[in-house]
Amino acid sequence: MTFAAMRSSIITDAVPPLAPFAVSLGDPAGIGPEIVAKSWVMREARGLPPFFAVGDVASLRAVWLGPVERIDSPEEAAEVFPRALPCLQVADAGEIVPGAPGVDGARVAFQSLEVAVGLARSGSAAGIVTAPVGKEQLYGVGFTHPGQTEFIAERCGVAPHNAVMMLAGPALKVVPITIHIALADVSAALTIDLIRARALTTAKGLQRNFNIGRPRLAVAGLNPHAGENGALGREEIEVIRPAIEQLRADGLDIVGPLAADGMFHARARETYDAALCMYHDQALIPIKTLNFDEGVNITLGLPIVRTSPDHGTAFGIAGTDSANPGAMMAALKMAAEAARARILHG
Ligand SMILES: NC(=O)C1=CN([C@@H]2O[C@H](COP(=O)(O)OP(=O)(O)OC[C@H]3O[C@@H](n4cnc5c(N)ncnc54)[C@H](O)[C@@H]3O)[C@@H](O)[C@H]2O)C=CC1
Ligand SMILES: NCC(=O)COP(=O)(O)O
Repeated sequence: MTFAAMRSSIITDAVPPLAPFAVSLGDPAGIGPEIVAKSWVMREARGLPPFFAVGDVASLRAVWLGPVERIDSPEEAAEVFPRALPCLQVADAGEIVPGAPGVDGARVAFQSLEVAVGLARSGSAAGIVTAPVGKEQLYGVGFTHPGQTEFIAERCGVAPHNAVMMLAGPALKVVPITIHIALADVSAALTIDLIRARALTTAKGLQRNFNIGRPRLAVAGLNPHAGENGALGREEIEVIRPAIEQLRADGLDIVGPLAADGMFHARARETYDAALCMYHDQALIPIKTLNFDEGVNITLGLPIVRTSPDHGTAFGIAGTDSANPGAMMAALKMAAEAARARILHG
């Protein structure tokens, strides 16, 4: 048994059974329903925690012939889970055509997210695992947040800068400091306060959810070669370095700004627990390259546990039975580990 497996089994044995997790099905025309159903099939083989789907039961039946049972309340989920995939019906998404997203489906995705968050907040679910939504589709039905991360944070009463998106896989953990904004807006959005808030939440989140006692953080620069002492950009000098110096004075184990192109190779990754990156793709390209089928999006800084697979709706393959459930299963496992770690360590 590896050390990680031993630690996980010690934690599992030491805490009472968790309530089932609420899994919002995301866009019904995406691969969410398929990967949730495939995860249920693998529940025993992969040691997944109990869970129930939240969405339109028809979206599961559109892509899967296995057993699904509609439930009326989360309390029914634990009893149903061993024999069928429980699904809390939220609304009717109309005609579901995998790969062809529409307005009704986006509305159900929105409502499913809202319901699932409410269940986690009330303690009726051990946490929330979100299947992918189509951002464009959600924006079209009045979703005003950049992503699910900010929506969930608001519902939990957490300010957006204190809710941290971390993408975590076996080889790497990354945090984008700025998230869903245009690349042209990144420089203006980077402030000392934002970097500090993200780094402090990241350090606390690594302790709370991953049992890492003294997390080591590495911070990327924004510009090529981390700005080359101002010759290739001044963000490192004016914003990133001062933020790091303040964080070090706060007691964090933190290095940077590092040249981003050289900080993700195997030897470099051994020197830190999480990499803080300045923009979305700087963080997500390395993690998705290394761990696409087991990468998890976990939101740090929330009073509830929230995870998600690292990928999107994959509309292009929806309904073809070719979606890999690996990242969804990893998200379920990580949610359970985080919930147990929180019970043990507060
Ligand atoms: N957490 C979320 O809700 C996320 C939602 N999205 C949304 O997803 C939509 C599509 O985004 P894309 O950039 O195309 O990313 P994507 O992750 O949906 O697809 C990228 C590529 O990976 C493949 N792929 C993704 N997941 C897979 C799986 N489980 N098994 C096999 N192949 C898989 C797709 O077929 C495609 O070739 C967008 O509307 C975006 O807003 C994107 C990322 C995360
Ligand atoms: N690219 C990551 C992503 O889109 C996830 O966003 P969120 O909806 O989980 O906030």
